[in-house]
Amino acid sequence: MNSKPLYLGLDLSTQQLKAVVVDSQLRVQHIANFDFDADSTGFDIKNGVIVNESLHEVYAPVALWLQALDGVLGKLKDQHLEFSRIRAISGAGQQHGSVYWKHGAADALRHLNPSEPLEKQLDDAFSHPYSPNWQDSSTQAECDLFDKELHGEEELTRVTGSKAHHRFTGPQVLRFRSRNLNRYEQTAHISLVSSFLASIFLGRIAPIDISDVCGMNLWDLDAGAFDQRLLSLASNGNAQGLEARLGTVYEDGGKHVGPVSNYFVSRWGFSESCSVTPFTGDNPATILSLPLRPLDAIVSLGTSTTFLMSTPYYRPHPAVHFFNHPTTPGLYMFMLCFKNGGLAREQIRDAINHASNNSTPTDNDIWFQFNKQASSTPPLNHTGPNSDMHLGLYFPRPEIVPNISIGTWRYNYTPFSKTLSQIPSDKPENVNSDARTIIESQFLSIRLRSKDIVEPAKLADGSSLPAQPRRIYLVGGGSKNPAITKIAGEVLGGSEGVWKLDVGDNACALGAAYKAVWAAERKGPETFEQLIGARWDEDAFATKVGDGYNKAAFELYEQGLEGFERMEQDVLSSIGDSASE
Ligand SMILES: Nc1ncnc2c1ncn2[C@@H]1O[C@H](COP(=O)(O)OP(=O)(O)O)[C@@H](O)[C@H]1O
Ligand SMILES: O=C(CO)[C@@H](O)[C@H](O)COP(=O)(O)O
Repeated sequence: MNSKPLYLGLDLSTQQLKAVVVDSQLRVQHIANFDFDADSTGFDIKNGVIVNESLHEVYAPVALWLQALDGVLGKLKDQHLEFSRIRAISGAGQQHGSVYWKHGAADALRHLNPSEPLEKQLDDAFSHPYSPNWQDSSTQAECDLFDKELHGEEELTRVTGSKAHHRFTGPQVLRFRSRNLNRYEQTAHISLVSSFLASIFLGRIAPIDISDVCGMNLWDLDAGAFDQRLLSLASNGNAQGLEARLGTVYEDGGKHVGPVSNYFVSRWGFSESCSVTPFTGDNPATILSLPLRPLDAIVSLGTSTTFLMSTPYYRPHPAVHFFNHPTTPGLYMFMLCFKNGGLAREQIRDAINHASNNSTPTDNDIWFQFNKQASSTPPLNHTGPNSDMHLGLYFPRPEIVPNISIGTWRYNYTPFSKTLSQIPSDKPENVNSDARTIIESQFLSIRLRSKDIVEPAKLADGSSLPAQPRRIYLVGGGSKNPAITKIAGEVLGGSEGVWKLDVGDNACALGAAYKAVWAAERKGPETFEQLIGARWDEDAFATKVGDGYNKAAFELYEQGLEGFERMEQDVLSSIGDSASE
């Protein structure tokens, strides 16, 4: 029997639980996933969540994730994974969601019966059966209080790395406590989704991770501690009580938190010495899926769209997020997050399929019409120097930045006269060109909001290119789509091209697995970047899928960007700032 070590990485995201197993040389050995909608039984969910439109609530059943963990481990077993070879585990969770453990839950975790699945046994472990989801937008009143507590969003952003956001855990805890005081009082521990999953493996409550803790609006990044004023606000004056529920946060992202619990040893055959290392947020884990250099960027095209960079500079601004880097003190993760990513593109895809009488396509060709339209429409639907540019905003969910509520807006922008005019939204001929416009819209928003963090690219001959990322790595479900990949490079540039990881949409789970490798095999102060950089095999793990920077396209989109910014302002001033992000 092979005794070489393996490392398990998990990704508990919005729509799936994914698992990736790698060896010490970072080569993928196993991949499995549990799709919440397709594979679960007994939950009234769509796209992994439950939506209460009238209250702007979005939440997920915690028991669903327990069922998913049994399911995904079962799938790995079916692939004949030798669990006993797994030396360390790490994982990632969709960010900001919180899990409320009852008094006595720690006992239940310790005494799990290995002959039974998790879901049934932990039925009574939670004071609240649901976890608020990152798509929730029910906490505007609480966000206002957070901003007020630190005398405005600038100071809250400086301290916590982000202004108050509906989905952030602090405002969510405040709302939970205000509406469910009894349940809050019954709560002994509050986990993030990441530390919840780690707790299951550990058989006791796991600490919250040093990077994921920054998605709460409660953590002071400079001080490396919870901000007592914000804890007090979220708990109605009992900061100490809330801090006890949240637990200690450790700086070392590679810490050995403890061995895997007996349950996993007996039920699945894990080794007793298998180490559980801190589980982080899905975006922090994604930046660990390769040795990311400063000025390289990752665009994650999952349910959300996120733009991620690793940077030594802490430059907080209310339109962006800064988190502690998950492994490397002194580095930060810069993030933009858009709620309207994959599901918004799917709505356009479905409308195009419907219009082309291809309303029940098979899985293989479900994106065919969308891609055909996106690829055959010229950039910005701009057919000549005097013609209009076509722009749009597609928000089936309230957006984060810009802070605009649900709606679809289409505009024409005439670059030479700089005039903007709204197109009536129900024009039927819009439907096909929407494919290109929605992709461009999502990338233009990223380009607009990341312009202060990218720098001009220096070329070997001493000349330089306009400010843009060096390499752009595309990950997440949408990265499989060639039309999206091509337009990403045209809009965003990328002086060293557009790249895709060969692990496809499993980059986040892969990053978690790499974190486990680093945690278990690092020598002394060896950083994640040093260890993974030395083992990373670019030819085997990544493929260049586009040239990136193209002068003509980049300049055309620069013009389009002016119109795009004005369109956002026009929509904002016509509907007012959304009270429900
Ligand atoms: N071929 C494709 N083209 C475009 N989008 C795709 C394709 N395949 C999957 N997706 C998108 O990927 C999304 C899921 O991505 P994933 O990274 O797995 O999300 P999450 O981690 O949020 O669960 C789906 O919402 C779907 O729209
Ligand atoms: O809210 C955020 C980040 O702030 C989202 O990115 C969630 O972390 C969910 O991610 P995906 O399921 O789309 O990967």
